[in-house]
Amino acid sequence: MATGGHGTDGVERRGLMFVLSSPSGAGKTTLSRLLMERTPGLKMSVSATTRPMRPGEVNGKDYSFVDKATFDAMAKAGELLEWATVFDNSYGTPRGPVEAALSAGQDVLFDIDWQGTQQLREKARADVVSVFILPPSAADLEKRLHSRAQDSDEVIRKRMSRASHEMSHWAEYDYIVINRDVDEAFAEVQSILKAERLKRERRIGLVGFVRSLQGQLQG
Ligand SMILES: Nc1nc2c(ncn2[C@@H]2O[C@H](COP(=O)(O)OP(=O)(O)O)[C@@H](O)[C@H]2O)c(=O)[nH]1
Ligand SMILES: Nc1ncnc2c1ncn2[C@@H]1O[C@H](COP(=O)(O)OP(=O)(O)O)[C@@H](O)[C@H]1O
Repeated sequence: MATGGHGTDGVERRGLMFVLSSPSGAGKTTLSRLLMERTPGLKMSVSATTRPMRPGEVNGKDYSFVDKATFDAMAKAGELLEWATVFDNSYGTPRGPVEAALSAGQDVLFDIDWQGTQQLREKARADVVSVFILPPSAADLEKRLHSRAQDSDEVIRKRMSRASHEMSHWAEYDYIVINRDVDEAFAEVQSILKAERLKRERRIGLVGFVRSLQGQLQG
């Protein structure tokens, strides 16, 4: 799916799709925000959702908040790259911004669940790098859901009871990061992205680069 753009070292490279998934509350929003603040060449995919906005969330930045009719129309028109139902709400990835970023040689960051990750893999296996974030313990997970203080007790109970099901998909992911200390988990996620950016298969400009080096050596 991705075409080409230039890596930070000037060699042309295919953009990649960097996916973070986790049970709710394990820390993927926190890690995504840090990645976006500190990583050049990375664009966040802003999902469309029918779930109500949480305090502090910004429409168009955290999510595009839409009603069910709008969401269904987007899906029907082929405007969503993938979509799924999570906690009784619809979530989906708008196709246009992702394709534009990849063609411009940017990498795209996705905060999506296992269902969406499976759909992306089916569409663009070679371009998807997936990371599953685990909490250090169930008690920490519950504490984090409460400390976020943005969901009702009933919603938190629902999210806790779904966590085990979400987690059962961990083995489908390329990398697993345990989010004990946020700085350490962030450093691990950042290392994964750095290494994946250097993968030979993605660096389509290498043939020309090496040829030119050889030319210089022979000349
Ligand atoms: N498949 C899919 N899942 C999404 C998308 N956007 C968000 N999600 C997932 O939906 C779930 C619920 O997200 P949210 O309501 O923001 O709660 P959070 O898990 O506490 O961040 C999380 O697992 C997200 O990764 C999307 O566009 N597609
Ligand atoms: N390593 C960590 N240690 C303690 N609290 C954390 C850690 N990572 C995230 N949190 C906190 O846990 C809560 C849930 O994190 P969040 O990133 O919103 O999770 P998710 O997006 O996976 O639902 C937030 O209040 C966040 O500040």
